[in-house]
Amino acid sequence: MKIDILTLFPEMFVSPFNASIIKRARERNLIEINTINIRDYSRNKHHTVDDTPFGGGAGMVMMPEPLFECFDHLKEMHGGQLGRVIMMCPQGQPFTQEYAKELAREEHLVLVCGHYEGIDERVRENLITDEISIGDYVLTGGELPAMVVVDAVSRMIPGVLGEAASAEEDSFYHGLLEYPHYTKPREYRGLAVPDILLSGHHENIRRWRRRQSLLRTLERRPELLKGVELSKEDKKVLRELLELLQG
Ligand SMILES: NC(=O)c1ccc(NC2CCCC2)nc1
Repeated sequence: MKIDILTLFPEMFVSPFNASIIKRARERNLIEINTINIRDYSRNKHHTVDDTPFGGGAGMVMMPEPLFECFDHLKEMHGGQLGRVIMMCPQGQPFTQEYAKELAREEHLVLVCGHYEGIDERVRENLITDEISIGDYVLTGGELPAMVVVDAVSRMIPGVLGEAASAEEDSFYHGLLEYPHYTKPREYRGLAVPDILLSGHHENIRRWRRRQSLLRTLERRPELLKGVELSKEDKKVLRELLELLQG
């Protein structure tokens, strides 16, 4: 997959994409990430990219010209046709694991990072195919949300995570919250690891983990349960847990 990120602050993306899973995926050519400085496409002599809002009001708005010019150049480089062009903004569709899985099936993504008070509406109306929000809060720019989207989407690309299982087990991959994790030592400051995990009995461990996921989801995010495919065993466990919780 190729990801082009349009931003006024390309330097923000250097370290997040040069570490851990994303770094390894780039080295293995599973993903290619390019940052493009929107300012390079400003045609006026001062290279301005923002101006005061028509109709008054505080702050500055990003001008349409640099983004349209940049978009034309990207289209040229991709044989005249671009795929998904995603703008990060609080008004966008909530970003979810399902959305990440869908985007991971694309060959090419363009992420547009706004700054200041926002981007001229003519950009949204004419260049953007998807608007995505990573949560109901306002950030200084679209850069941090873009990093979140790149991370979550990259993990869904075959081969990036190595053992396919870890993508499978990602909590939101099955719609449930993840079970608790433990590692060495078996006891630390008097705090022990649940015996079941030391038993080597894989079926019992699977059951325990599923029960823990169901319990956590029931306690913390019960609304997620309606989107999950529940087995007969799951429903039995949930009935028991409900009795326990309702006491
Ligand atoms: N919740 C979010 O995903 C989000 C995205 C962008 C943003 N700020 C940007 C939007 C245009 C100018 C600043 N704030 C929040």
